[in-house]
Parts: sequence; C-alpha cells; structure tokens
Amino acid sequence: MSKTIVLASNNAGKIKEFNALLGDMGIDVKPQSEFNVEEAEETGLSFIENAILKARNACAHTGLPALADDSGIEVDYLDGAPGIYSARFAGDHGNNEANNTLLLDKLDGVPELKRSARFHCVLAYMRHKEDPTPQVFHGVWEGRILTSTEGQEGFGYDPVFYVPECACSAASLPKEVKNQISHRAKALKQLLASFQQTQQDRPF
Ligand SMILES: O=P(O)(O)OP(=O)(O)OP(=O)(O)OC[C@H]1O[C@@H](n2cnc3c(O)ncnc32)[C@H](O)[C@@H]1O
Ligand SMILES: [Mg+2]
Repeated sequence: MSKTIVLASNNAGKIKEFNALLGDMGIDVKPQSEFNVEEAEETGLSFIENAILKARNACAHTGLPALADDSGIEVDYLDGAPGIYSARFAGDHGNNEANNTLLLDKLDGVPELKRSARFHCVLAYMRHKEDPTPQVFHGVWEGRILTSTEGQEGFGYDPVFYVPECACSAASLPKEVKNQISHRAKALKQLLASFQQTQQDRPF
C-alpha cells in the first residue's frame, strides 16, 4: 500500500520536480490544490519557520501527513537578499520575470567574483498538525548570478543562476540533470534516506 502525502506547495515548477523525484519511490504525493487547501501565510523569518507553517497548514486542512518546501536564493553582494522573500522580490508574488530583471539590475556592473549566490531548499515533513517533531531537511546549491538570462528550462531564478559544475545556467540544464544536483534534489535525498531509516527502525 502506498503512503499518501500532501505536497504543501502551489508552485507548478516545484510540483513538477517533486513528481519527477518521488515518482518511483512508492509514495503517492498529491498537491494541496487537490484538497482545496488555502495558502498558508508565510510570516516566518527563516526558511525553516515558513516550511513548517506551510506543512502544518496542509495537515490541518487535510488530516494527512504533509511535505512543504520553502526555498529561495541568497546573493552575497546583496547581504543575503532576496532570501526568504525570493518569491516576492519585485513586489508581486511569483512574478519570475520581474524578479530576475530586478536581480540583474541590482548587480549591474558587479564583477564576476562578487556575484556568488546559492539556492536553499528547506523541506518540512509533518505527520499531523500537532506533530511536535517536524522533520527538517536542507539542501544548498552553490553558483553565481549571470549578467543576463540564459536557458528555457526550470522556473524562477534558474535563467540567472550559473552552475559552475555544469558551466551553464540552471535553466540550460535538462530537468534530469537539475534533479540530480539541485538544492531540492539534495534535500529530498536526505528525506528519503530518513524515511528508509524510520522504516527499518519501525517496521510495524
Ligand atoms: O510557497 P509555495 O506554494 O511552495 O510556492 P512559492 O513559489 O511561493 O515558493 P517559496 O515561497 O518557497 O518561494 C521560493 C522562491 O524561490 C524561487 N526558487 C525556489 N526554488 C527554485 C529553483 O529550483 N529554481 C529557481 N527558482 C527557485 C521560486 O521561484 C520562488 O520565487
Ligand atoms: Mg510561497
């Protein structure tokens, strides 16, 4: 019998990646839109707090275990901005084009060595709304901000994020490659290892 988990996200790009990453794991992951879950208010001051708020909200609305992803990009030249405000950097929530344009503008003329940046992905898994021990996993993907957009794949800040290990932008990578090396892939690998360990520790 496969386990059903609610995915506490409304971001289509993330949902696609989760489906690809969890496809053959025997876990049935359903987006919260299938349960008409209202979006949680992201009032936390850290990725961890926001991920827990989203997971708890989905558990409360569905009575099912939930997995949430709070993620974003940290740019050193901007003292860590946009960070937890990545989705609303340019004002409107989720306006990727405006966010990328603003980021490129803010780094206009900044030399390559000072353009270091990283994606963070924090996952929170909660068994139920009162779960006192949410499981939290954190993946990081290092790179730098390009001087113009490149590539058509992915979502969000992928077109402005240069991946040194592949010598191209994240949006130039085939999705199979991004899903091996991204911040989200790294956090999910930790989660799957932890699920497997729990299964071994508590087989019944
Ligand atoms: O809260 P949910 O419903 O999951 O959806 P969201 O888009 O609001 O998600 P976040 O609050 O976690 O904000 C994350 C922001 O960081 C960006 N981001 C996260 N992961 C990314 C990735 O793999 N590639 C590009 N941008 C990413 C994304 O586009 C958002 O603007
Ligand atoms: Mg959000």
